[in-house]
Amino acid sequence: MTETLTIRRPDDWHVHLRDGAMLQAVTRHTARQFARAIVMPNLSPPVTSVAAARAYRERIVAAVPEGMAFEPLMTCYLTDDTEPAQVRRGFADGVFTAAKLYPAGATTNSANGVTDIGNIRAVLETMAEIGMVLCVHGEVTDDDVDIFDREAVFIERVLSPLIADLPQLKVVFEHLTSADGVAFVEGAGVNVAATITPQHLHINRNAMLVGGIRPHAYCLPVAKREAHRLALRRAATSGSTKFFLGTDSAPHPREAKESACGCAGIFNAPFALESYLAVFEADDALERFEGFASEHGPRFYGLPLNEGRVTFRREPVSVPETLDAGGTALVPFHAGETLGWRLDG
Ligand SMILES: NC(=O)N[C@@H](CC(=O)O)C(=O)O
Ligand SMILES: [Zn+2]
Ligand SMILES: [Zn+2]
Repeated sequence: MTETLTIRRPDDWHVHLRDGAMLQAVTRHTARQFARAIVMPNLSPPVTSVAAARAYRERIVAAVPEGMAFEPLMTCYLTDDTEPAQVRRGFADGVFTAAKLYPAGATTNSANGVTDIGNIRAVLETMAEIGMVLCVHGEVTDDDVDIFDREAVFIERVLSPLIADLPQLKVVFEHLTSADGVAFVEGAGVNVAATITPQHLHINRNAMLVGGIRPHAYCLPVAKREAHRLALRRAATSGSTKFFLGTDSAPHPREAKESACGCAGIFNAPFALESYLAVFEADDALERFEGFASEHGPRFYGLPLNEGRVTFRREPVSVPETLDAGGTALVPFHAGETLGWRLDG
């Protein structure tokens, strides 16, 4: 049995670091595990300009503990009014790595998102021209669409037509949750890839609803039936370069989750790699972990692979019930469980 595993240092291609006290509390967890991360722009107010992204990047860098090397990769929050010139300039100046499409109302702080994809046609054309990645929260928000179907319907109504219309555009279908999504990405051309979170590899919707309602298993897109989880596991562990790591770590204070109207988001940053590793080990795919965690993402984004290495040891790691986040408590993914690999350092 393998006792240690050494891989190229991974990156996180989708994370929420928040701002203020929460940023101070959570950044260390992501920086401990990852060399770089694509940082989501859904602050309040959202990061819609080059100046705001530059300032946010500085706040993140200032929150990285001494001695840790971590590079935040910034994203531009698209609205109905985003100017193509703003996106072009931010990309050219090395401030924006990608832009993010939130359908208005789809998730946390998406009220300023895009109400109709037709409204950002000129921005998307510019992005296709300059080779900038579009990150997509792929759910429709129509009242008549069941929440468990919102990803599949998004493919049909928005993503398929978009890709047919702009085949040059590089698209990351983020936090994939369904077999429909897996099939779509596999069948699409080289410009379409997807991130997969640890939670969608570990849990199905029962985790949220059996034996009581469990707000810490609630995130968006919502976890689906077991068949979908299995499709995601097959995709992640397949070795296909179209699928890569994106934690979607999304911290909310405990009381905001344990509420009559709880926030969507799972805080998985502290043990994200250990969590993914449990999946790859169980599915007999340890040799494909490095591709998923450290190679497919940078290759898709056209960025260099990291030079450093990280080592995991086969040792039990206890995940605490809660973590302190500057006065408020966060309940991490796998709270109270024991994972089987320990990340050195
Ligand atoms: N994933 C989530 O459930 N929540 C994210 C938003 C998002 O990624 O959709 C958040 O910012 O809290
Ligand atoms: Zn999202
Ligand atoms: Zn997210």
